[in-house]
Amino acid sequence: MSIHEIKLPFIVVVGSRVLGKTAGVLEALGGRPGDLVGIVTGRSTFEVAGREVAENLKAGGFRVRVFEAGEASVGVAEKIAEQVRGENVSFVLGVGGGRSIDLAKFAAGKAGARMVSVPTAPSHDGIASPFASLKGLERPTSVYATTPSAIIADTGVISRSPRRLILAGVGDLLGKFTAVKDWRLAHRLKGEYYGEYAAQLALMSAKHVLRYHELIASGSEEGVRILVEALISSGVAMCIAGSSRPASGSEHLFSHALDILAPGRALHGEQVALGTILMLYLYGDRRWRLVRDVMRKIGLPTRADEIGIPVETIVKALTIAHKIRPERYTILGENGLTWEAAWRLVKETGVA
Ligand SMILES: NC(=O)C1=CN([C@@H]2O[C@H](COP(=O)(O)OP(=O)(O)OC[C@H]3O[C@@H](n4cnc5c(N)ncnc54)[C@H](OP(=O)(O)O)[C@@H]3O)[C@@H](O)[C@H]2O)C=CC1
Ligand SMILES: O=C(CO)COP(=O)(O)O
Ligand SMILES: [Zn+2]
Repeated sequence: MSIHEIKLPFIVVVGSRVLGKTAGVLEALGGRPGDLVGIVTGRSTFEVAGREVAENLKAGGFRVRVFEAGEASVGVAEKIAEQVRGENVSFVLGVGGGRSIDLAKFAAGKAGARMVSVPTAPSHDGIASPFASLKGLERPTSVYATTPSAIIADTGVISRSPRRLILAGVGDLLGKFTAVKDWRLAHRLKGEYYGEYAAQLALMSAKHVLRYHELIASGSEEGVRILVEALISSGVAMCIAGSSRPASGSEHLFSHALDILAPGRALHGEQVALGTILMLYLYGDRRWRLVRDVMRKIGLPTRADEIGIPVETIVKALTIAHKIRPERYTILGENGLTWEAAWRLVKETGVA
């Protein structure tokens, strides 16, 4: 049997006003006063949480260096990694959305530093995953970076994030319905490794947000906590699987295709959720209507005009999605969808 090494986060702190625990968490991980800590953060997220984290670290005797999170590309991530290595940074903190966390993860992994994930929004399940989704390689891809040593999720900060980001997190998790179906399909048809435990764990996060969608969409701290825990749990499923397979299938390929054709128009989780309706329909899974209705109810876009992407672009994305990661077999098969099939699909699901 092949060796399968699973690395999980050591410390997970979830709750109100926990940013003030950052220095303590780093000490618990072996950090010492005087150590240099890198903080990868965006402009808004620095104001929302980065500044407080930096002040807490300085008060705890750590030295701090802030890196501005640019686009989530290999080029930007490599530059941060070079500085992290050159300046002997001990810990790299990703303070922000998925972009800041992915850049921090990649830089820490490359430079051999430890990484701590400090999400400011519940918009994606990369919070606990060991992978960084970066552009700028041949195709959009998940690069193994490093498992975050710790997660500090302040539910006060996160529940004040824009509603769109909260709904996007629900969307990213709904995607596990089709991601797990695709994984099983690839196992049966292509003999790909499949781990039932990781699959069930990912699936549970999708079922969980479906069940608690009203509470989550209320934006209350209680609802956001449920979402954050499910996002962390889906990330742990990726740690266990050793790939993003349990969390990323045809619905993610569709989202990656949209990132190429219409970059910056919609959030990752919004695109994934739309893809989930489409791929569930392709599977003949009647839950496509349930997922669509819940999305409509909470305010996730279910139509081309709502997501702000022309329907022709959505159809094009459906026809090229299978080429994004050909080694990852999904319901889209090896040849993908024809234009005719893609048009039929968007019409029958009400996307067009
Ligand atoms: N590695 C993995 O396993 C996974 C990775 N991903 C990746 O994550 C990314 C998507 O993450 P997402 O968070 O949607 O995108 P971003 O990180 O780009 O965040 C979207 C916007 O939200 C802002 N923001 C975040 N938190 C707050 C807040 N509390 N208040 C105000 N504004 C806020 C950000 O500000 P600012 O400009 O300051 O950053 C940014 O402008 C994609 O690149 C995707 O590929 C997604 C799932 C899994
Ligand atoms: O977004 C992800 C899981 O939600 C990661 O997916 P990818 O492996 O497709 O980049
Ligand atoms: Zn995702």
